Amino acid sequence: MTDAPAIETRTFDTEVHQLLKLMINALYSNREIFLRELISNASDASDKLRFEALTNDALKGLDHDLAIDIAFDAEAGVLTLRDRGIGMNRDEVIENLGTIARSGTRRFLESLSGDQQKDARLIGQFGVGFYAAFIVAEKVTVETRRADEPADAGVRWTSSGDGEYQIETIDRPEQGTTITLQLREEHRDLLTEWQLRRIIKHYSNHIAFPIRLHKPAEEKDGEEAKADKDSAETELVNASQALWTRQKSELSETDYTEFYTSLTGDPETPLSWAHHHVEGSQRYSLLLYLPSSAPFDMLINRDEREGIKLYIQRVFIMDAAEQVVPRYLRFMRGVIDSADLPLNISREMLQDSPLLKKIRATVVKRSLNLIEKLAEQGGEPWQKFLAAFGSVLKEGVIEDFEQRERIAGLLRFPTTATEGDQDLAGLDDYIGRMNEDQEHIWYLTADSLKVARNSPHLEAFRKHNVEVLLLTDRIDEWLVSHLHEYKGKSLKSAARGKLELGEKTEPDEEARKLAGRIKKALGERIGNVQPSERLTESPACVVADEHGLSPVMARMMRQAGQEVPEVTPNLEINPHHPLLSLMADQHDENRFDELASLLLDQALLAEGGELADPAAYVRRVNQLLVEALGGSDSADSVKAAS
Ligand SMILES: Nc1ncnc2c1ncn2[C@@H]1O[C@H](COP(=O)(O)OP(=O)(O)OP(=O)(O)O)[C@@H](O)[C@H]1O
Repeated sequence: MTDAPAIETRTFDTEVHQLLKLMINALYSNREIFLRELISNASDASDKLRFEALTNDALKGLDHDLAIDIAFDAEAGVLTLRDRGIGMNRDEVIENLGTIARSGTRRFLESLSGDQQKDARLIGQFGVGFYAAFIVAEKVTVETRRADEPADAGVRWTSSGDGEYQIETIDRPEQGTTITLQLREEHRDLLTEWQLRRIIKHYSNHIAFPIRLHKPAEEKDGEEAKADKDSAETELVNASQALWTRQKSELSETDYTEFYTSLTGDPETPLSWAHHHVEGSQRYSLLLYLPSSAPFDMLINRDEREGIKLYIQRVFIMDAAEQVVPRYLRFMRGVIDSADLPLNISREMLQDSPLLKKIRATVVKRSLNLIEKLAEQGGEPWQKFLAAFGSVLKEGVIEDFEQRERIAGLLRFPTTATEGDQDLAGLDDYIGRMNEDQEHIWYLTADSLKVARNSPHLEAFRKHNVEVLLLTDRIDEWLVSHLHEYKGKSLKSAARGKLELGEKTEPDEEARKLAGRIKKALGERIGNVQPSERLTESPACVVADEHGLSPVMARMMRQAGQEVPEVTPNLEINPHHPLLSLMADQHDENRFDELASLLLDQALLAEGGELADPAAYVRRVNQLLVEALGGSDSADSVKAAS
């Protein structure tokens, strides 16, 4: 026991203060979630006791008959929740109920926008934990004792949520935690059996410990109540059995969706799920869910995976998402319950466990099965999946060599044969539409779909009726640098190297000479200049080397703050374009140089690139405009004005 003063007053961390204020405002209309949060904490505390009892002799025997008891007194406006879980000692109370202990909560606070409606949705999805009690309560009292400490090491914590709390040491014979809420007047309507039963069933039906609602003696009928005021009855409200251990045939769709919500806090229905009991040399149960929208932090927290809970013989051990799902499946949620892993397994041991490796392989297989099934069914759920997780799944092509082709088959892209950005095609669709003599799967990367669709690189493809995938996701450049082949067809960029479409025509001498002049005019700014086989309408386009860094990739790397060597693109010209014909007749070399610069700048702009000297480009265009509009001593006047 510590020598603490009888009652000590302490202040909350400023962040707690901020969270409390925000939450009470934002969640006013969603007040019922406070009970879900408190029940979830009680359940976690009971899980922890079971887990610690495996190795701590002082706790043996205390891990039986764990239950969560809820009682209320409508007249006094009081609601109590009691668990027989692990409890907290004084330091833990200060740490857990006076600061923001979880880094996730801090990050969450930082991500709030200030827009009350949006924030309320986020807060609801995130789960605000213990502090949710203050949505409905004007005063909260927590009495707790850590299960392995003596009866006189109990702690009482009291606060009105207004910036400070009181803490004192008390005697508490029973282990675990009792939370007493003094409800604000306007929330006392929650204090009826009917309301509480409804809320518990709605949010916490699948908590694996019994939740007992104590009926106040006064609510019984007339005489009987008077005679027996003290003996309150209790009612078991929830299903209270670990859902994943039950047989599929016993479970309804509602059971699965409700369990998903109690597991994740996500109020939306999951897209689909898979439930298996694996028998044989190793036995385990597996329940996997595919959510319908991305949790707010999924894309930021690439490396902190959570959401697959590992149980061993129904004892919660840890969140094992990092061990059982690869990064590209980090949106999967669920539970694994193994009958064969040792109960005292540590995180490190788990990492190397061959048993867990097998489970991981099954999780990957089953998750991809779920996604494939969704793809086959198509429609809105599949569209939702693609919108939420399509980009994340692409990481799989890069990271998981074994499943590369399978994952690639699930990806969808806009193409030149589809319209808008919702109409997407898979690689199998593409192959099904390939021309008879077509060898490659063609793609074009660009910063946006609009730039891609208008790219001069597509002109020849249109002419020869060859479909091109339009890749505009940030990750697509990496994707194609790993996916060289799909089902025996190689992937090839429409904007790189030589193009072999249709019959090859040798460029004439004139065209070669013109290309040579342009190269001379542009000097170091450009690699090769060649007559093009790609262009039918545009005068010129830039082309990357077959194996060099593409301009899109170079731009992305630069935006990410990486050092990127200067990429000098090649230029292809369309000798049949009137501009090029006129240039060929231009004998004033200065003027020719200016036109060559314009040609290059236009080609760069057309593929979404940036100009090294935009002001020079504008000056040249203005000069031409003045001439075209019949201005007199054009060149000089424009030069003077700019
Ligand atoms: N009934 C309880 N018994 C024991 N410890 C508790 C109890 N309630 C809360 N705690 C402790 O307080 C901490 C903070 O609780 P809070 O609900 O704010 O966040 P959390 O439970 O960690 O996160 P989440 O709500 O997302 O599960 C918990 O991690 C736990 O250590």
